Amino acid sequence: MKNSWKHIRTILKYVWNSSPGWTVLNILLVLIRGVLPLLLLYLVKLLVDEIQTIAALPLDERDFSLLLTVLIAAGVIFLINALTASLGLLVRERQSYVISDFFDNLIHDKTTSLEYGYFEHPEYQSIFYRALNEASFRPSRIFYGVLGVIQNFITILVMGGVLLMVHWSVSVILLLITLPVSWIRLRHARDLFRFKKDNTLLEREVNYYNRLITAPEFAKEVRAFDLSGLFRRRFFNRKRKWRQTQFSMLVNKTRREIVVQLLAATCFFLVYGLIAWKAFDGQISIGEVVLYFLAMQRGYAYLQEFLGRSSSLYQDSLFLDNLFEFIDLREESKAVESKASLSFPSPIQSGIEFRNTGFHYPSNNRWILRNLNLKILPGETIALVGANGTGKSTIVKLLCSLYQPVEGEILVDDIPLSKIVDSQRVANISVIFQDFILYNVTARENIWFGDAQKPADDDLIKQAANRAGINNVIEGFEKGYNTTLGTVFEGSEQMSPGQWQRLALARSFYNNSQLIILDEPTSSLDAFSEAKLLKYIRSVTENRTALIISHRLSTIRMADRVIVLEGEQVTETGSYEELMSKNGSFKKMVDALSDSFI
Ligand SMILES: Nc1ncnc2c1ncn2[C@@H]1O[C@H](COP(=O)(O)OP(=O)(O)OP(=O)(O)O)[C@@H](O)[C@H]1O
Repeated sequence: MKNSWKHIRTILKYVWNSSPGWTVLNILLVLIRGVLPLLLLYLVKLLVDEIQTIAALPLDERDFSLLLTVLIAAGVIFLINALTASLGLLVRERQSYVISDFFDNLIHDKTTSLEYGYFEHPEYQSIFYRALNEASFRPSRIFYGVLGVIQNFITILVMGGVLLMVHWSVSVILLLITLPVSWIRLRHARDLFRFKKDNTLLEREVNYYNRLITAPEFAKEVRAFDLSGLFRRRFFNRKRKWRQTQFSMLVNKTRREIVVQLLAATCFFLVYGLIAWKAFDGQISIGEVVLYFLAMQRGYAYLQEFLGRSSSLYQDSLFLDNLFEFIDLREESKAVESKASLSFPSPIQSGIEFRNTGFHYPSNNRWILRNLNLKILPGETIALVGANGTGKSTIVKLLCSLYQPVEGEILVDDIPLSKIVDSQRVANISVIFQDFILYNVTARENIWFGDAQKPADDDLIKQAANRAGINNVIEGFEKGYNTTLGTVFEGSEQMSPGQWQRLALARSFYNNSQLIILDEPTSSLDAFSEAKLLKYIRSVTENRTALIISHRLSTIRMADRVIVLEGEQVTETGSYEELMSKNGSFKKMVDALSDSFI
């Protein structure tokens, strides 16, 4: 509850600070719309009383001027009601943009500043999932929920005043019969929140199978293996389980509400009886009977609406907890970055070194690297080899500071990598990951993203594309470098995996970084393209330090030095020829496997 208020206050404060004018207008509309129902009821009472008075007079003595005034006033109020409703919608839409922008920014800020490790952790993926699910609509709903509750509250207050005139107990009864309903709804809101929080994994599974069935990136394989039936069954089984619990919660809530509504109907019956008795007794006019009846009926309806809105507001604020849970995630990188104040050595003098480095992923304590010692000299081209799962890509992640070593250090010219400011590190280390991104933007932008901090340089873009052997493909498209690539947008050109890989390489060549890291850069290339590309890679890495991870012998042969990774450590290092003459594990790997892959 305490958190709920905190979240509601945060939103209201932001809305007020960002658009005070629109907020004042919104509040004004709420106040007007809050009292309008009472004015309308009062006019109905006047109307009935006046018609009754006129009807009792002889025809020639009848004066319709008051009746006309009341009718005009009713028309004006009706008009104000309609106009304020339309204007309210407009103002709401305008303010919802402000709220949505605020939370989009908050989420984008957080997502981009979080440690990369969070993205590979299932528990945090559930937090992301919950937060992103709520962010799109809850904050705006909270703001309008608050306004709605205020509007209802004003109406109820004035209606309550009218009902006090019948008897003081009427307002109290009305309030008492609505309290159990509100308790039932608040309880349901809390239970639903708990259920959803405890079952995020199940909900994510439902969505995962839905994506496997519907998302384009899975369509090929799902058809090839005919998996759609299996995935649909899994989707529906989980969805059914999910729905059953939610539905049984709803059934319980409805059962309780029915009991309470029966109680409310009995009270209504008694109050209507009291009003009728007062009319027969001559204590109130027919107009007042109409007024009280309507006030009773509308008052109860507004009270229900008020409680419904209050419980929705409570529910929204509970769910907003998910968003704030995400926003409050600790930002390790910020802490590291705040200590990072050094520049990247330029040019690198003594090299990049892993010194007694140890690392395991945060999700478990299984060491991937332990007491790792390796040094990459400036200008060297290193081939990092090892069996699957020995930690080669993990070394790349550490070099990109996506993770920090658990033990030991990574040094650039004896400066710890963690002490080098982010922007300097990014400018000096360019990397193409094994699972690089296929950006569905133009070919030009695809390459420019390699150094997007500077304006795009078309000559350099073309040069990088040439070196990666993709220039001819791009120029073959009708719109050349302005061709949108991929399959997402209309008018795009799709390329083969090997062509995408060369484009990704062009991206890494575009950046004039000192260290270039290529994680399996030729895995999708045919032998002919690979041979050609290796020449280009050689020329690109000539004056740079390069770390290339590969299972292909042709790529490994090109390196100045080969480093073999095995059992958490470096076991062999030397030129290709040196290692082959050593008869160690590298030679065994080469001999045991085919003539082109290790
Ligand atoms: N996010 C992660 N969380 C936990 N363990 C991970 C994570 N990523 C990788 N691993 C584990 O770390 C080990 C090393 O993985 P890595 O991807 O570095 O291997 P690799 O040598 O690059 O393999 P390959 O040759 O197949 O690309 C593997 O056993 C893998 O299971």
